[in-house]
Amino acid sequence: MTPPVVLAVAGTDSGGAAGLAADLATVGHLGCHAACAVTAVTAQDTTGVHAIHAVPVTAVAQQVDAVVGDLPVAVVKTGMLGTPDVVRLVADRLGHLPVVVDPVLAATSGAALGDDVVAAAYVDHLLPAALVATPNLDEARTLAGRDAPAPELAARLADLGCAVVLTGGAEWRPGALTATCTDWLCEPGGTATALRHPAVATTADHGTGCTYASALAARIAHGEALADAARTAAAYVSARLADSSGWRLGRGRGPVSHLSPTIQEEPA
Ligand SMILES: Nc1ncnc2c1ncn2[C@@H]1O[C@H](COP(=O)(O)OP(=O)(O)OP(=O)(O)O)[C@@H](O)[C@H]1O
Ligand SMILES: Cc1ncc(COP(=O)(O)O)c(N)n1
Repeated sequence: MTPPVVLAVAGTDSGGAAGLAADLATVGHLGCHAACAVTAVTAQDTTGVHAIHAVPVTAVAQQVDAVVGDLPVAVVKTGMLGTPDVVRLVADRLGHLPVVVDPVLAATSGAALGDDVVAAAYVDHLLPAALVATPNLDEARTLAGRDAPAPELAARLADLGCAVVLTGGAEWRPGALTATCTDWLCEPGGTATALRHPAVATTADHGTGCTYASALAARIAHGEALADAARTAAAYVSARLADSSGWRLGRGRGPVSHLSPTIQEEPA
């Protein structure tokens, strides 16, 4: 059967954990064809981001036009967009399609991948045109322009016109052997509901947010309703985190697994 097409508009991570590496692997694993438009090239590894080279907005536009002029894009997924011009470009040229926006403003390592002007462009242009946004707590605070409990932040951002899944990392209590992750889902005009799942104990979590948003985009491209797609995406990420939890790669926070689940199951 011909697979649905997901267009990932995002930056590269030379370490192969986050950005387009995560997007293309995840979308493919979940049964969609992944097309891509590169917005930035980063020199990055498990310890941090060492350099960022923005792709000129005209080159991003050419990639987007080539893809949508030829392929039946079902869903767009955005990651690091990097500049306000690229944020506006995505809203203008792709806003008529279902867009899953991961409003990437910082890396796990703390490095800035988008400044306040980029955040303002998300609020003014892309979030009102998006189907769903997947900020983490820090990104939600920046986009909302204030601090508040996670469900309130999710509702405030949803008032911009898109659904929101505010993703939460694992909350480990001292001495506890288990922990829970809580994501908050809110539709425009609604109140946030908690989506909870068990946390995986791991330090190999670089790329988790990109993997989550890509899995969400792939499930939506298959026609799954948003709340179901959010649960499926979280389950997918948990399985990937469990897969890489024993890995020892790099000197920093290691990559979440992007190995093909199918190939791994074959005998050695
Ligand atoms: N340790 C964990 N175990 C299971 N699920 C997790 C864990 N950490 C995060 N998740 C889940 O992964 C998804 C992405 O959330 P997260 O908050 O990590 O995004 P993020 O901060 O944008 O990630 P990144 O820092 O990679 O950009 C959410 O569904 C979240 O609940
Ligand atoms: C190119 C690119 N895009 C997105 C992220 C965010 O992912 P993470 O928060 O896991 O570092 C990243 N580090 N690099």
